[in-house]
Amino acid sequence: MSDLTARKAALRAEARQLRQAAHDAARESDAAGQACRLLTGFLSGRAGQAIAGYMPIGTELDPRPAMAELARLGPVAVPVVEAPAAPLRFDLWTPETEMVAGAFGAAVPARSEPVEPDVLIVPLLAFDRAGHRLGYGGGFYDRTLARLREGRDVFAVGLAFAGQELSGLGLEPTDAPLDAVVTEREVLTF
Ligand SMILES: Nc1nc2c(c(=O)[nH]1)N(C=O)[C@@H](CNc1ccc(C(=O)N[C@@H](CCC(=O)O)C(=O)O)cc1)CN2
Ligand SMILES: Nc1ncnc2c1ncn2[C@@H]1O[C@H](COP(=O)(O)OP(=O)(O)OP(=O)(O)O)[C@@H](O)[C@H]1O
Repeated sequence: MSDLTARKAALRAEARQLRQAAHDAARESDAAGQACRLLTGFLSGRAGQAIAGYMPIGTELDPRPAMAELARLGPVAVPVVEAPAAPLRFDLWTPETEMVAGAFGAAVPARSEPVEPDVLIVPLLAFDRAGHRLGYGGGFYDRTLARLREGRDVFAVGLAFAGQELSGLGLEPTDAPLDAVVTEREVLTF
């Protein structure tokens, strides 16, 4: 195992614990609801642009309240894994969309209506104050942002509990930078 792989594995283990603790604490505080309200306000200026959210897995912050609000203003989509090491596809989602279990633990729409997103709400294990993120290690969002940004400006906003902050995550040149991070406490822009 290279030093970098070992360092990322250690950071992921630490980040999972931080997210679990933040998620458990948030049951009492409505931190997820507050983060969603900040996110909705932050993105409402982009009404009409196509926005990709995500279906939460495990202890990820649940973005669906924000997605439901934003879906009243314009198209909202969710990610679908087409193949390992390939960019994600995004399929149209509304609160009424029929969902089925997807390959990686997240629900996906039963029927695919592909959407090219202008804005990505990105799940993460950890973020830092420079806009770097740590994911599960599949490189899906890195590849997806790299592909989408070849053609045009695509805005990536990480959504996380404030407790998911770590320092020094910018470790690899392929790590696609975030444009903003929204937590229950603040909106960071980079
Ligand atoms: N909600 C959500 N949807 C997503 C992603 C994500 O990170 N979160 N993805 C981003 O790439 C893609 C799916 N890729 C994934 C890659 C790895 C694991 C994974 O390692 N899962 C853990 C369990 C997670 C938990 O319960 O906390 C595992 O299987 O051990 C999950 C999704 C597309 N959809
Ligand atoms: N644009 C890219 N082209 C080719 N390989 C890439 C690209 N982006 C990332 N990778 C590779 O994918 C692997 C996993 O990347 P990384 O550890 O950054 O995933 P992650 O950002 O934590 O996970 P995810 O984006 O799925 O949530 C690494 O080996 C990385 O080199």
